[in-house]
Amino acid sequence: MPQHVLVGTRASALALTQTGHVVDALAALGRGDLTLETVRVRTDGDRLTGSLQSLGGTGVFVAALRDALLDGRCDVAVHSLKDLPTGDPDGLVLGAVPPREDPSDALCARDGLTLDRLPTGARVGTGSPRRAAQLLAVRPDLTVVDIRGNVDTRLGRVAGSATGPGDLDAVVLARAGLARLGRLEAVTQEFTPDVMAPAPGQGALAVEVRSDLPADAPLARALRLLDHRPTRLAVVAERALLGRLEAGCAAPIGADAHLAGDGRTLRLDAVIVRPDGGAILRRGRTIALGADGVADAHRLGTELAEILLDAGAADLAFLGAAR
Ligand SMILES: NCc1[nH]cc(CCC(=O)O)c1CC(=O)O
Repeated sequence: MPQHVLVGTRASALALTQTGHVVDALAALGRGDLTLETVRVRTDGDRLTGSLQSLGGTGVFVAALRDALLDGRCDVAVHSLKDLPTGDPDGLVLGAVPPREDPSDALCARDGLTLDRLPTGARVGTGSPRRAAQLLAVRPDLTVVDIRGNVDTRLGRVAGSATGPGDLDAVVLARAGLARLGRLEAVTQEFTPDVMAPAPGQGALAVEVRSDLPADAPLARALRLLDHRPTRLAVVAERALLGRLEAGCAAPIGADAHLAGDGRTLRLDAVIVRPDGGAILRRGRTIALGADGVADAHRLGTELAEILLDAGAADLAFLGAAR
């Protein structure tokens, strides 16, 4: 008998697409030993309409899926990795981190405009303090408008869109989400990390399972094959940085890690921006990877966070909290 596995997902178009990729990959890797069924879980983040900040950040998207996993309504939960709060929840483990998409942010503007061509005072939509601060660092004249909603709703707010009110000149979205939804045609500029550093974990998926999953179960074997070591090491470093800074996904912090030196070293670059964009702190660090790469990646993130704290990161973050 093949192992039958319930895969929990949010019901947004992006979540369903992401979960579809994971289900297909697990089915292929499990060969005949796994059958998979998708289960939709409604989260507070989908149900309530206040600003993301007022709901307590993107953790609201994750909590309901984790509850479903813990009480057995599903056996696997697929999340956008950047939405996971730092810190490991009791009873759950990160079973696999599949290969990452391009983590960059993208501008989707009316009339093909780029950031430097938007008119003075242009209205740009984002719910992310990290994106807002980095936009204002380059273009202090812009009016940043707090928006949320799924990718289609946000794209519909750009002037000239056929599907929405068109009250904004542009929005900023993760390129990865647009790619997965087949909406890359809306992108008018892809940001390099020196202009807009992505959120820790952006572009990666997290496949969570209960920690008591037996190592010899077909699901456990398929997860080990799905796991992509370069992506896992990068996101462990990025999230360890965020954890040491005691910050969440709403913090104006960008981080970008990648393997270098033929996979023997890990490089982490991080940016902390004052929420008004008026001050930026950038630091980077590279380490050699030893026998336990995950532990090394974690140490890299923690050490770079400490370098940033020594350079005054808490003052920038405090200004954010005081705003
Ligand atoms: N917070 C919402 C969210 N979570 C993950 C993605 C995009 C896909 C990804 O980063 O993997 C998005 C939308 C966005 O930021 O544009």
